[in-house]
Amino acid sequence: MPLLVIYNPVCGDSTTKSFFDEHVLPLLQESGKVPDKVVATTHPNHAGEVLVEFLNQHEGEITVVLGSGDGTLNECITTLSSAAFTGARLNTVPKVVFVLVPCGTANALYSTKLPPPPDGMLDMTYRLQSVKSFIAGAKTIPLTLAITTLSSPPSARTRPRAKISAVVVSTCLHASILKDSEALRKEMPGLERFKVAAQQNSTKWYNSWVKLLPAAGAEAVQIYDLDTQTFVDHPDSHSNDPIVDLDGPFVYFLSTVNVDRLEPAFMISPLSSRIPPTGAACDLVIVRPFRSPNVTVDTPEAREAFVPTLWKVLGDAYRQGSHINLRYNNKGEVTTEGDGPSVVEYIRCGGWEWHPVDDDDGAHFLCSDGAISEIEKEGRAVCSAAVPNEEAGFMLHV
Ligand SMILES: Nc1ncnc2c1ncn2[C@@H]1O[C@H](COP(=O)(O)OP(=O)(O)OP(=O)(O)O)[C@@H](O)[C@H]1O
Repeated sequence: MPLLVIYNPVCGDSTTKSFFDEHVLPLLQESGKVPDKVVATTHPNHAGEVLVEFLNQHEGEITVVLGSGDGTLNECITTLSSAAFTGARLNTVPKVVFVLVPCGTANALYSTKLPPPPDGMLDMTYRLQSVKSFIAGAKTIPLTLAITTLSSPPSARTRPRAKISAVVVSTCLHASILKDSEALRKEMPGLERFKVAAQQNSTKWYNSWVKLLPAAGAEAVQIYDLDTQTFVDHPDSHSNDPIVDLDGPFVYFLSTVNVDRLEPAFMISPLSSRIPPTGAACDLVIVRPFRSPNVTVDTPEAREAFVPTLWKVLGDAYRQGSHINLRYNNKGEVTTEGDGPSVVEYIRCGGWEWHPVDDDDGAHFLCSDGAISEIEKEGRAVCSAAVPNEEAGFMLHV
């Protein structure tokens, strides 16, 4: 099978080239897996360009050893999803098997599918697991894609833009963090830049209307039930009218596919691996402050007072994803006892719609695997999950 090696020399702490020269490329050579081409990316989107060119030059399924973070993987998937192929591939959808070498800052997909050891040591052996699976001809898994369409207002009569993600689509705090953390990348190359950006955005609330749609083949939208610790039908989703409407304000609205975490220890959607979906589905993690018995108005004081609750949720996501079991007691305190309302709404659905309220500028940002887009005024974002068929699409060696 044709073998392409691509690595991004500037992702993570910029040590990818030396890791490939010292470990990955020698290991492939020793194992008789001789790459047809090795490319270090020189600019954003270069990985996707190289991949399309390689596919046009080779037939059949190809394998790509990719040294990067989630952003470069996303560029590959996004470029391939809209590429125009030539020759034998004209009008076909290729099948690409990825072998990941985690070199980025967060490596969400890698650390979900190949969880780090309990001691947290992300050493060479850990980083070479997907390569070793490839060499051994071991397991591959299909990747679910989230396709988000950003629509202009109906009056604009312009084509919607589509964004493809293999990890996360978000609005609210997470999108604000990703937007603002990019400006901090140079001065803080590690994960701390996300924490600084989180502090900067901690009192923001976001106004939007949301619709939740059931997964294909499911009768209803599913919601995590804290009492039984299982998914149950959402109380507002019925077989005759399965669509659930939610109103804001929202503080957190984040949807994942394939992953249960966004960093090795930040397990924001833990049920993705604890109760894996059977088909294409998004796991949605939502925090709406008005679920707290203490919050009845949206004022600067109420936003400030809600910050500790938000930090508790995000802090517990770092404790094996235990935020999903938090409840409010009747005083509005956050606890794991009793039978009060859940702090987090953890939803499993086929897709969702986000209709930001016009005058709320912050609600118009959308993050798709780290890339930020702006939803136009009177526009909306519609996301749905899809799994490609066996002959096409993206696989991952694990
Ligand atoms: N030679 C290059 N110079 C500048 N940017 C590049 C180059 N090659 C790739 N890029 C860009 O680097 C960006 C960051 O890469 P990537 O997302 O893979 O790593 P990361 O952000 O460190 O990790 P993660 O996404 O896991 O947090 C990508 O958006 C990609 O377009």
